[in-house]
Amino acid sequence: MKTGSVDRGGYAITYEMAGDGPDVVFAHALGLDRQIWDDVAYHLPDHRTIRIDMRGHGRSGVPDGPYSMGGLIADTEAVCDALDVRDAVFVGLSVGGMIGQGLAVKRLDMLRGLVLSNTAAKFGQPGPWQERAALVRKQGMKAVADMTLEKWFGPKDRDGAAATWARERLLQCDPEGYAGCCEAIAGTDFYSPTSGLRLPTLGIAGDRDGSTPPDLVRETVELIPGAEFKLMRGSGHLPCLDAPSDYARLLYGFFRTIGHV
Ligand SMILES: O=C(O)CC1=CCC(=O)O1
Repeated sequence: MKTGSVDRGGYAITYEMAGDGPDVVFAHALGLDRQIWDDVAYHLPDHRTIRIDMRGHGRSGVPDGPYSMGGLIADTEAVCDALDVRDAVFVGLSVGGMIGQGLAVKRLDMLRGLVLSNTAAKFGQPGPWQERAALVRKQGMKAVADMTLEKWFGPKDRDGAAATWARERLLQCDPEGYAGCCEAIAGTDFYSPTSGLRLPTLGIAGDRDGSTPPDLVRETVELIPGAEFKLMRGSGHLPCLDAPSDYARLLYGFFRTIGHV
């Protein structure tokens, strides 16, 4: 396993890389970090897994916001170029799935397949994202933790081990990094560019996900002709934490269908 970083002129983007074999690149959700993928990557020992900390998150640098989605995509592209990523499957969850859609539009040469997990082409209207950014800048991450956990896990599961871990990470997130990414989400509508994508795609949703409900994920992946859709029963917004081995099995099934093994 190797941890490294790529200088982006004023801040660095950190990644962790493990294994050997076809490339799989992972992008995480808002307020969390690359470690949401650790258990899934453990189940993929015959692939080179690259887990990236988004700008403002985890061990990556925290430039002042607002950020743009184009900037988050360029950070990811820079890491992939530095590691000579080729023919990869990109697995993006939530805002990580937006980054995946944008990267596929920009750098189809880099990708062999796309996994759009618990994500959307557009996350609602800009106003609530701008308000959320202002709230965390003023009051810190505590101001959004309960509301977020409730949507991610639902009332029944919000005290379980996965939710407890996610809460800790969320509270540790830098408010400026979180707010900057909220502003990037506010300005993003990928319906049109994603409709133009032509590459093997798998959509994954959780039937208990209150942030990106199954119908929203399905609507997004159906923009891409031939995309598959899988529903994980009993999972919320973060199935990679709720059920990592089932999640890795879905990925592996997709890899097999596209010869990425
Ligand atoms: O935090 C949320 O409400 C859900 C979400 C949207 C983008 C993301 O990464 O998480």
